[in-house]
Amino acid sequence: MSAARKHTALPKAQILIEALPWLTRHNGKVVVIKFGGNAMVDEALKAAFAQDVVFLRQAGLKPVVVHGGGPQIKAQLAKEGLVSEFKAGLRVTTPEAMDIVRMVLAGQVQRELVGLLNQHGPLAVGMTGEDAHTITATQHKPEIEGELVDIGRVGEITSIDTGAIEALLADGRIPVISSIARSADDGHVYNVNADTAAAALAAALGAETLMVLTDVEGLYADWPNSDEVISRLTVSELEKLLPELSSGMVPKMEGCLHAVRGGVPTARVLDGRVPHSILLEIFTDQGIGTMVLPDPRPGTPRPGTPQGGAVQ
Ligand SMILES: Nc1ncnc2c1ncn2[C@@H]1O[C@H](COP(=O)(O)OP(=O)(O)O)[C@@H](O)[C@H]1O
Ligand SMILES: CC(=O)N[C@@H](CCC(=O)OP(=O)(O)O)C(=O)O
Repeated sequence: MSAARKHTALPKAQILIEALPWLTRHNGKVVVIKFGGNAMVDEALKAAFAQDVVFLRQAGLKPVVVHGGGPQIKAQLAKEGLVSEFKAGLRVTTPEAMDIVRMVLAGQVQRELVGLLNQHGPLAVGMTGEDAHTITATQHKPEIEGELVDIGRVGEITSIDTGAIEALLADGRIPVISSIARSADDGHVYNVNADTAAAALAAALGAETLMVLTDVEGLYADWPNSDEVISRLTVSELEKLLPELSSGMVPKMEGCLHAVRGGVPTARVLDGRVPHSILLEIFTDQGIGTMVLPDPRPGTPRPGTPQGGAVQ
């Protein structure tokens, strides 16, 4: 009887052992996870996301969550009779819309994530980029057809102060950050794309990896014509591809590029619709999604694979 029980438990031991090289590699490292608004609409997925983040924390990593909330902002604006308009992939944010963006991100979406994480213990602390000068920005005016366009209270990040996040991490907490920035010059607050904020924070924190969860499998090679996912690409390959990308993928891939250029060893876009996609990515040799890596230096092996692990 006990021999049979041992036998049925063996695959579980195998799974745990497979995680060992990854656990060793990531121990004590900061991992920035961006949870996209579109991956956040399913209750079961949100609960699984919270489990994964807490698992990382209990396994010795230091997760930092940056969240979006595009669909939730859109719904609230509609309730208030305001339309959502995007230019250059960014929400045109009037002062009234900014109040709603701030209320939805910091007062609803962030609170919900903090609540889900804290079902597992006194771990998560919510904050916005305004707190302790974490994210400072100036007004961003994108260039559209050769002209700088005013899209309101949309921020371009000018500096990051990681002090508050690092203090929370040192205290064993999980920071949950809304992508709102304070202004250095005019006293306003700014709406920042959450992918952009996550990438800037990953670079400033010297993160081990940036994981951007979304509602597609990864970066499609020929979207929307084919569902072939690019599993790995280097910074140079991504630079060439960027002008061809559209809509929501632009800030994600620009963010991955910024993070890896800024010294983050890997940045990934993952399918947030797959339950426990974070665990699959971090602790198994069956990584999913798209991974951006630095250009290989001649004669050096590609990063991304711990000793003893298979190539992702
Ligand atoms: N090359 C591409 N590969 C994958 N998705 C793409 C691509 N180009 C554009 N997209 C679009 O980008 C979307 C993801 O961005 P977005 O809607 O902003 O997600 P999130 O709310 O997670 O930030 C996908 O659902 C898809 O419609
Ligand atoms: C300037 C700008 O566009 N900000 C975004 C911030 C939220 C976000 O990025 O949410 P997702 O990650 O769910 O898209 C917005 O207002 O929708």
